[in-house]
Amino acid sequence: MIEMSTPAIEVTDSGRSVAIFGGTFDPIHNGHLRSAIEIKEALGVDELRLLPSHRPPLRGEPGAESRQRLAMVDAAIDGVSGLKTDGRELLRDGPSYTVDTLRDLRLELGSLVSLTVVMGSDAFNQLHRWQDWQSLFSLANVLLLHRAEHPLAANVEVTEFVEARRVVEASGLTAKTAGGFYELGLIQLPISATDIRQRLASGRSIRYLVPDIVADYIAEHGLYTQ
Ligand SMILES: Nc1ncnc2c1ncn2[C@@H]1O[C@H](COP(=O)(O)OP(=O)(O)OP(=O)(O)O)[C@@H](O)[C@H]1O
Ligand SMILES: O=C(O)c1ccc[n+]([C@@H]2O[C@H](COP(=O)([O-])O)[C@@H](O)[C@H]2O)c1
Repeated sequence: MIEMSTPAIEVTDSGRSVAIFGGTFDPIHNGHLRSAIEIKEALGVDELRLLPSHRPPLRGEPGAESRQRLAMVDAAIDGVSGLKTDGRELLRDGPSYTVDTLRDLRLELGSLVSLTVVMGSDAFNQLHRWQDWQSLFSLANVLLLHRAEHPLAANVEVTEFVEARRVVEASGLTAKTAGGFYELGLIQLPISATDIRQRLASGRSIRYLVPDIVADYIAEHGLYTQ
């Protein structure tokens, strides 16, 4: 039997490409949103879906309820071409494992659509702790987004695994249905949800860190005040 070091990669023939950008989005901010636009343009995907995590597996309970985080994402991208919200993780109980989400997405999209999961370097550094992480690559491509404030420090097994799947250009990812890996360097806005929650808890303004409609939602619902 022939052993293969890289998985067999199908070349997409549907022409359709979708990327998902999952997060706790507690709350969504301009760092996420600006990156979402740039990712969409760099990959040339038909749509980029922002996917709020219902029960983030590797962190504590979010400050806002899932439906509130979803509502803020919805409001933030309303009318923006090519960006969509995907609320499917709110329909599942238990930890929101990405591998389950990808299986579900494959049921919706079929096997011929190019599907890419986007993750920042903070998330990537923890990839070895994700549920069944190797299977992510048989279901989707992975796009790593460098974040200046989170230098790359991935586990050795993960590093070797992705090295064997690396493509040289962003467009190389969307040419594949799954199994590819690409690193994207973006100029990012140094904004984090943690900082936003801290500002709100100490009564400071978050204006211009989030879209006005998100700031208004947070104020109306009295979120993150303690
Ligand atoms: N400023 C930013 N620019 C680009 N990507 C970001 C930025 N902030 C977070 N991300 C990425 O967005 C995804 C979701 O992040 P998340 O919802 O945890 O936001 P966060 O701001 O990092 O939140 P927290 O401070 O609560 O950890 C992750 O892949 C993360 O790396
Ligand atoms: O599948 C997993 O085991 C897993 C573990 C940690 C994080 N994730 C996903 O990674 C995304 C970013 O998570 P977070 O906690 O950085 O907001 C979000 O979509 C999570 O559901 C997924």
